[in-house]
Amino acid sequence: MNPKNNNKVIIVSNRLPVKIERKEDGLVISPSEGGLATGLGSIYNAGNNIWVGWPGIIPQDEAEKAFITEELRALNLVPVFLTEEEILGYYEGFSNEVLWPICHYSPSYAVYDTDNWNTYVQVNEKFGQIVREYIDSEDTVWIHDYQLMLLPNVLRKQYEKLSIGYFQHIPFPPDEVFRSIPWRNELLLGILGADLTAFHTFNDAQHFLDACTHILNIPIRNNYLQIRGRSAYVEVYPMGIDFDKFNNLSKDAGVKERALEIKSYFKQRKIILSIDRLDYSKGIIQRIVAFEELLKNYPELRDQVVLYMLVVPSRDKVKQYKRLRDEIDRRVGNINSVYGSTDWTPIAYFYNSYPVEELSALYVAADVCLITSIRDGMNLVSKEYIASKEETSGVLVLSELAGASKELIDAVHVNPNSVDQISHALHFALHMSEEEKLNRMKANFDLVKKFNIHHWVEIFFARMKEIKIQQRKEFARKIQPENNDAISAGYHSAQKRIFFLDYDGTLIGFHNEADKATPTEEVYELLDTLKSDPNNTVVIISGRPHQTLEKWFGDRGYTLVGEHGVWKKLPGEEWRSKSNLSDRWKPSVKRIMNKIANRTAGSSVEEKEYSMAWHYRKVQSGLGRLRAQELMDSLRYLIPHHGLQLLYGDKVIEVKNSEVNKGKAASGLVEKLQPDFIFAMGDDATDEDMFHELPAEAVSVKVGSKKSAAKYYVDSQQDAIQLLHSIAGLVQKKS
Ligand SMILES: Nc1ncnc2c1ncn2[C@@H]1O[C@H](COP(=O)(O)OP(=O)(O)O[C@H]2O[C@H](CO)[C@@H](O)[C@H](O)[C@H]2O)[C@@H](O)[C@H]1O
Ligand SMILES: O=P(O)(O)OC[C@H](O)CO
Repeated sequence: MNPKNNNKVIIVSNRLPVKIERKEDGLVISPSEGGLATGLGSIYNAGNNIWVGWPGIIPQDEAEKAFITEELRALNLVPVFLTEEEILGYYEGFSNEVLWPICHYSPSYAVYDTDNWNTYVQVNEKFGQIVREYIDSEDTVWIHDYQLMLLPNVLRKQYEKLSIGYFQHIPFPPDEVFRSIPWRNELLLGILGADLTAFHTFNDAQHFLDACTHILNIPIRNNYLQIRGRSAYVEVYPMGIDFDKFNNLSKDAGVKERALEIKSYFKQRKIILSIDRLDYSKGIIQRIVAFEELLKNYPELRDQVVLYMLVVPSRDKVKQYKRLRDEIDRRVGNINSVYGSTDWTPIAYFYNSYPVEELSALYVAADVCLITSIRDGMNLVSKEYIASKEETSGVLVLSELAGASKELIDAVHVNPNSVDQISHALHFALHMSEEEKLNRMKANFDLVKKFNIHHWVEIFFARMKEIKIQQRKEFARKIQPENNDAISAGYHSAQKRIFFLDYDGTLIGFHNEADKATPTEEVYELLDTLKSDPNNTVVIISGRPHQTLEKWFGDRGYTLVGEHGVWKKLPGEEWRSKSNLSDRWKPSVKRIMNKIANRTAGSSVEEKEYSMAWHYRKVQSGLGRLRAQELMDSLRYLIPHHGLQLLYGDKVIEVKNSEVNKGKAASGLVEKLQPDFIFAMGDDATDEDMFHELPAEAVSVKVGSKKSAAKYYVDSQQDAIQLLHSIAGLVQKKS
């Protein structure tokens, strides 16, 4: 394993895909059977690829640590050792007492503790430190699950262009539930360090995007958003299982024999099977209650069915899990004592981890597989059951609140919060005709076969590659030091220069109150420096009313262009407006805008001489976008009749005469002054007219990496100011 080797894949997850157990004769390392481990096995075992994660054991001493590290190295695995304190705060505390309940829509189970949060931050950093020892900038890092939400950004801070993917195996809740976490901003920004973030279902992805826009206030565009000049994509990749493994096992002679043994042990009674980790999200209690309901409502089924309930031990140090275990014991005991007989135990309950061959035999033997999750990212058991039923019949009863229900639409769906529905569904499944069982199973079977774990891995990596190519194209437009040199050369060789500078979003950042976005001393100084060279013309070109520009810049000797070009003022002259513009359309547009403003708190209508704008910067996010859409739909029919243009800017909808725009205004000045160096910078849709119309040799710069006709871009408004500083530096050098 060569730590730094180009183009490798680094998988990172909380747990490594192996189990390490301390037995009497020493440590035993064996591969884990988990779906993820099998699916990614072909990747981390290849070439210099590696998998970084917690080995699940605390070494007794340095010698044991070294031994584990060496043993794992041979398997392409890199351990992140955690102390007892770290396990408590990061894993049991923050991951499983905050993120798990919140992401499973159970905020009442969340326990917020700042120390646990701090440990979560530290451990994510610790993972980052270890991953860094192996990273080369051409590598792809694929981070898995909620325990490592901060890691994408921990790595991004150091590696701007590294390919980073994040997959969340558990659900992502609606943004208002996620907002309950005091550190939600840090968590969202942590994930957004990834280039591709994926979830099992459309709802999860949508909730995550909503959280980014409603909590972080980052605008979203379909399935991606821009963060610090980088496009981050959010997509849906439902995870599959190792289909061949489960399908082949179900046809294995040993497994089939074991399945017959299980059947005969239960005296050919119908077997309802459930398999899950001990977890309140799996709806184990609901399932037990529903099974009792079945026995109550359909007494003829007593002695005819068995609920085979296998629960794998999990997180038993966390309070809720301990309680759940006791509750299961109590309820199972009750039912078995009330309904059971010497010959029949209604619920066969096992709290244990089984080898995959035994799971397979259970899938083959089971007449019904019952999944009652009250929330589940996907639920692999449901897919494993389907893959095991090619030769035997069975029915899958599946909670509609498990991600798998979005794909396995031919299962019998139930709402797990209704014990009636579950018990009726069980009755229905137990009496289903063979033909219906086959038809339902066949449709699900084909889907599980095609969308298997290998397919999942393939499409995820293919998408990562596409995104990198896309980002490279975007990065190529970002201003680099060598562009600065070219700008400097162009500047020095020119005799007459003109600078077109947009105001809001370019010279000044956005403010909730438009009037408060006043020019800073820094901006005045910059503009004055630029203007101090008599060969330079500084033009402030803005959508703002000319009165505002007059108030802020009237006496400073710049050229001013207001209302996108309706108004113009040359240094030392008076304001002049374009003649022959009609404003007859304004009353109708104003009426429509006022109507929307009246029912949208926080929005306002701005009337200028030849344009009208509806601002919604202070409207609750989501609602603002919805009303903007509604407003545009209402305005659309007026546009062609009056020769108007509809502009959708940053939290503003503006209507103006179409013959006026910044492009025409800028071209007019270029024609008049005949400069041999043109610089133009702006951030929104109205500046695009200017980028389009200026001559090809103009240096045009967009603020933000959105699609643009500008030659270059800078990431942010702060970077725009930095760029102006470097140009102002050229002036000082000259004088
Ligand atoms: N007693 C037992 N002995 C041995 N093996 C047992 C066992 N009980 C269960 N298993 C195995 O453990 C796995 C459990 O996977 P699940 O998807 O059902 O849930 P889990 O919550 O662990 O996974 C999280 O990740 C997966 C994958 O993304 C999501 O489907 C899920 O929603 C999310 O919570 C299955 O492969 C199953 O065979
Ligand atoms: O046992 P845990 O806590 O590592 O959880 C395993 C689950 O698959 C988490 O998604």
